[in-house]
Amino acid sequence: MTAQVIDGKAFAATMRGKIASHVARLKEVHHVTPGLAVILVGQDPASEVYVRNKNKSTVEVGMNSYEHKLPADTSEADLYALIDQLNADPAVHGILCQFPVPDHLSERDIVARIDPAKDVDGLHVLNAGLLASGQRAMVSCTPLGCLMLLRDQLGNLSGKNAVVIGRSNLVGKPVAQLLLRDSCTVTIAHSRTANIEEVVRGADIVVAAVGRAEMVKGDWIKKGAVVIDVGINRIPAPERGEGKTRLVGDVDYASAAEVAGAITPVPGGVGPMTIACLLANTVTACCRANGFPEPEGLTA
Ligand SMILES: NC(=O)C1=CN([C@@H]2O[C@H](COP(=O)(O)OP(=O)(O)OC[C@H]3O[C@@H](n4cnc5c(N)ncnc54)[C@H](OP(=O)(O)O)[C@@H]3O)[C@@H](O)[C@H]2O)C=CC1
Ligand SMILES: Nc1nc(=O)c2c([nH]1)NC[C@@H]1CN(c3ccc(C(=O)N[C@@H](CCC(=O)O)C(=O)O)cc3)C=[N+]21
Repeated sequence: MTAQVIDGKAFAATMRGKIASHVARLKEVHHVTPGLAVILVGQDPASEVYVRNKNKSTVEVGMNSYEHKLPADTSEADLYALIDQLNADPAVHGILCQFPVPDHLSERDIVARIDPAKDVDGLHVLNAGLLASGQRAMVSCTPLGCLMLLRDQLGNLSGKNAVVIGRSNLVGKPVAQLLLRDSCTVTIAHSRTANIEEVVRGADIVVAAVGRAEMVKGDWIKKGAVVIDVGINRIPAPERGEGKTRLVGDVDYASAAEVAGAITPVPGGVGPMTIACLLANTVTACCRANGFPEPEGLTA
């Protein structure tokens, strides 16, 4: 069996098209342009690539993009002053601070400083709590993207056995919450999980968000399962020339694709969905801030 490839890149492109028409309507009818502010502290090369992609996509769908690049030695006070200013700015509907940040700054405190209504990353405790208690929240972009791909693939998720590998606040936990809300039977595996391969073998749905290149092997996967690979790992690729690298996921794609029913590739799977969902969350935040009806099909 060779798995169907879940084309996140194409799905995300369709989504960006829908977002662009929502944005055009907001401009035409209400004279409001959704705005996204992205903060980058320091010069992590990977983060710079993501931030550049985010800005490009934001502008392409007709929204305003505000990029704030701060030096690595930015003080907590200066960063908070910027966040306070963005919180108060009516032209800014979404705020994202790219992680990781330098060690002298606290991710938890940064997130707490962002107005929950503008927290398009869904990381504020208020949004995490709303999601966990089944209420309307801002949902983290990557988990939202995973859910959309799964619903598109399977239709109804009710009663499926789902195993989420990873328990971060950014990915693992909110993915598990969303799957639970769709009535999956959810298991969260992590670095202390005993017999993880056995646990994963019971899954109709596997979501891997570990950060370990190609850890999940084909013989961990139940025949026909749907595999969502969140991992983004850069590994050496000497076959492409000296010093070259390539991106791989947390799943060993070649062996998993032989048993899975469907699988997301890396790149071209979850990554582009994350960016599309970030734009979607910004439109949603803009509509909520202004009391406009919620855009359809952009939230889960
Ligand atoms: N495609 C996209 O858009 C995005 C991709 N990513 C990628 O997804 C991956 C995960 O990101 P993130 O959640 O932020 O990472 P974190 O490092 O915050 O979390 C990783 C999780 O994996 C678990 N883990 C680590 N080693 C093992 C192991 N050997 N067996 C089982 N579980 C293990 C950890 O367990 P424990 O808690 O016990 O330590 C932890 O819960 C990364 O590759 C990241 O680059 C992230 C965000 C967006
Ligand atoms: N506050 C915060 N929120 C995040 O959501 C967040 C973050 N910090 N820090 C880093 C991770 C990682 N992340 C990705 C986004 C897009 C791609 C993406 O577009 N990937 C493309 C390929 C990109 C490439 O070629 O490098 C793909 O998979 O096809 C990947 C990873 C968001 N993250």
